[in-house]
Amino acid sequence: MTATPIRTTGDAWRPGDPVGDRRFADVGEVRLERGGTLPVTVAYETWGTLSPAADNAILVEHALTGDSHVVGEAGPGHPTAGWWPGLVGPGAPLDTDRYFVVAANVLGGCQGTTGPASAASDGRAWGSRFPFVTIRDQVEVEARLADALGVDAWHLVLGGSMGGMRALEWAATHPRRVERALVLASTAATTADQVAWCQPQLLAIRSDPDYRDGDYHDTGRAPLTGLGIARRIAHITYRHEGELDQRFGRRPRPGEDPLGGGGRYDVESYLDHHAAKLARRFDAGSYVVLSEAMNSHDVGRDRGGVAAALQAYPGRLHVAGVTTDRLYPLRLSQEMVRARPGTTLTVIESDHGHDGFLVETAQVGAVIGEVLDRA
Ligand SMILES: N[C@@H](CCO)C(=O)O
Repeated sequence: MTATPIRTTGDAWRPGDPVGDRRFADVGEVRLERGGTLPVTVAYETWGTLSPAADNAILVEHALTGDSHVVGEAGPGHPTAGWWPGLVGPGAPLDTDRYFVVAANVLGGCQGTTGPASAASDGRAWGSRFPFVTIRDQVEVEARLADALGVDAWHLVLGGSMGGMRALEWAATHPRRVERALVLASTAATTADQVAWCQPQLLAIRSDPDYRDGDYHDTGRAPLTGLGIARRIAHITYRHEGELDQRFGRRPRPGEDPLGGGGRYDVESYLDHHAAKLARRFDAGSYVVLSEAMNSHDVGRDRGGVAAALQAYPGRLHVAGVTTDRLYPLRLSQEMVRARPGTTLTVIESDHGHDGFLVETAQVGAVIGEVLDRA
């Protein structure tokens, strides 16, 4: 039997370490939606040049385990290469000859922006002391970053999944600062199904004895088993069942016998691979904080409901859903169109499920072009 590769000691990089070619902005003490305040540092990257009129800025919002590194090689501070290859650069859909493109690691993240693995004022990791944050808090932090960069209004705010939640919240919270918003594979409010899929993921992390109620960062051990199980559950929801069946079928992992021999099916090996890969690059505490922030998402909260919140936005709203997305099904994008007349929709054709917004870069590039061309 082959041991499941889910534990790793990681490498020299530690979640929260402010290293690499990113820049950092101290945006001060942020008042949080659910109470309390938090001093926040934001890690961000930029591409292109801000015009003298500051009217060409675009904000790219990453998803759950992404970061500010939208494009580019892996390196110090960037455990993975860019997550939207080819979409930012000279002549690219987000054309840096025209636009000033900004991406920041989200509040609660682990790639340089303040999160549970970051050091609090006493030098110890925040851990369990890290407060509950919402998508709105994340947007508040980004608004302060925009102020620091001299960006009064974004030409475009765009993102997929959790990034789409922030794009939508930007439009609802700061309607005059968002000329157009592009929301991919996302939702106006997190659904019961999404909260339900999240629950066993958080239980897996919290049940790992190494989690220690969130206070593990200074122990030299991390709840990598729990994080790996969470990623396995999540990754299944990120891909389409037909895709998994077509790619892996009932094939055993080469050299292994799953029919009583203790071995794995190939699809299990695939999940093990993604679990180990995430455990090498992501902090479990951030996974918990960000998952709870996603669960909190409801653009209609305290705004009279989703339709009222969306209709109050005067700018251009474009949504895109993926045909095979079973986690953020296409109907959720269609519901936003129904809730706010004038909202436009693109259907992304893909076999890859929710991850279609990451994989189908040509189609995503075309949508971006459409939204920008109609400027
Ligand atoms: N694969 C993406 C999906 C979340 O939408 C991530 O890890 O962030």
